Amino acid sequence: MAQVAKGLEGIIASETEISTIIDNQLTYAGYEIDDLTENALFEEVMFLLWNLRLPNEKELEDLNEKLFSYMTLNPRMYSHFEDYATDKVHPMTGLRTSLSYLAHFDPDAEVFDEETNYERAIRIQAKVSSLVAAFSRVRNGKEVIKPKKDLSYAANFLYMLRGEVPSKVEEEGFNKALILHADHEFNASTFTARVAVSTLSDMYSGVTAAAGALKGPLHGGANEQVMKMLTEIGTVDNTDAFIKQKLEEKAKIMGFGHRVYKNGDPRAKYLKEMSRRITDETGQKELFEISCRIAEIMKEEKGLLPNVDFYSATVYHSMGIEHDLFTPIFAISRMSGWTAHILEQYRTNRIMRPRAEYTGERDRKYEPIEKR
Ligand SMILES: CC(=O)SCCNC(=O)CCNC(=O)[C@H](O)C(C)(C)COP(=O)(O)OP(=O)(O)OC[C@H]1O[C@@H](n2cnc3c(N)ncnc32)[C@H](O)[C@@H]1OP(=O)(O)O
Ligand SMILES: O=C([O-])CC(=O)C(=O)O
Repeated sequence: MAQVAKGLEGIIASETEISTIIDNQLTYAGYEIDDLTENALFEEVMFLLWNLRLPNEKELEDLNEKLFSYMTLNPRMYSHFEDYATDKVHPMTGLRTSLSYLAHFDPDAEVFDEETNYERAIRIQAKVSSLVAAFSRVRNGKEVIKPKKDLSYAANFLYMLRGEVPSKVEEEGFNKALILHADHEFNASTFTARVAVSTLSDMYSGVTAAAGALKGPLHGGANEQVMKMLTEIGTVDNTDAFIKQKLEEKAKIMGFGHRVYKNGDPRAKYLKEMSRRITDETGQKELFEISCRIAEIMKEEKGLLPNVDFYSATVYHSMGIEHDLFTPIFAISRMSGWTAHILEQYRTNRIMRPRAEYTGERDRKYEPIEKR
């Protein structure tokens, strides 16, 4: 019997130059995430992931121009949002549909040369934030807000979502969150994107498949579940009993554990500090205290540490963002990684087609239906 790597653990499925984890530190094209989080704009990180180098001033200016010009959506998308609202679909379900629908409005949808694919990555990155913001506004009966020129990508999303230009502090915090979530080697959604386009299918197919994979609670969907858990717990005093009960039931505690990081997720420290600050500023200190108590219990009981999804939940909540938008926001950031990996897959492609160890029945013969 062949050795089966359940969940593909430890399997090196392909090569990549985009990101990796070295000594528990996440790096994008050789830059440590700490360096980028403290210094960069998310727009620079997008460029870095796509080009494997940082942009110069002119290149960044050009990228900003393009992002802004592509942010406006075809109004036919809006009627879609009304349907999502009527059908009460989860925003991740809506986003998955919309990412596929974006292809209808791409004049070069069936052109696949490198230059057009690169342009398409910018186009999709620009539109994904407008999609999430517009869907939220439509379902809340508010008018859709067009992007504002000269706002950063982070500020423009918050502006389109809430109708007010965010404060500098909020913009900086959100920019950091976008950088921290941008890429992560062969995580499940990125790998899904690469598998989809390894058939030489188009970029819209890749990102739609990736969004479907991100939605699951074992991956990007965990951030919304974290907030659900914190809301259910309600007070610090309830925390121990709640978590211990869940662990006795062998339930997974959302926001903890990781396939690769066994000594802690290097992104979590930034989100923890942001969570501490913002919950304090918005008078929601207890949410942070509950989070810290859960982290203590999980470390003591299971030796597990928070991952990127744990503290991001309280950060987004304290920014007044609806809980079911947390995973779509993750998708806005991860779009940069998905599209970078899709471009890399095209450059180095071989169709992804592993084998399976067959454990089913053998040597059966067809029986006529009346004999079964
Ligand atoms: C952006 C991201 O995708 S980050 C991850 C977001 N997902 C979550 O936060 C969901 C909760 N976490 C998990 O489900 C897992 O830790 C994953 C999916 C992240 C990683 O899964 P795997 O690498 O397959 O780890 P696996 O599930 O085998 O866990 C190993 C052991 O730790 C336990 N464990 C892992 N995570 C948790 C958790 N969050 N709560 C309780 N126990 C856990 C498992 O039950 C298992 O115990 P066992 O050996 O007694 O059966
Ligand atoms: O890498 C993973 O398995 C999950 C993760 O942390 C991410 O996608 O950011």
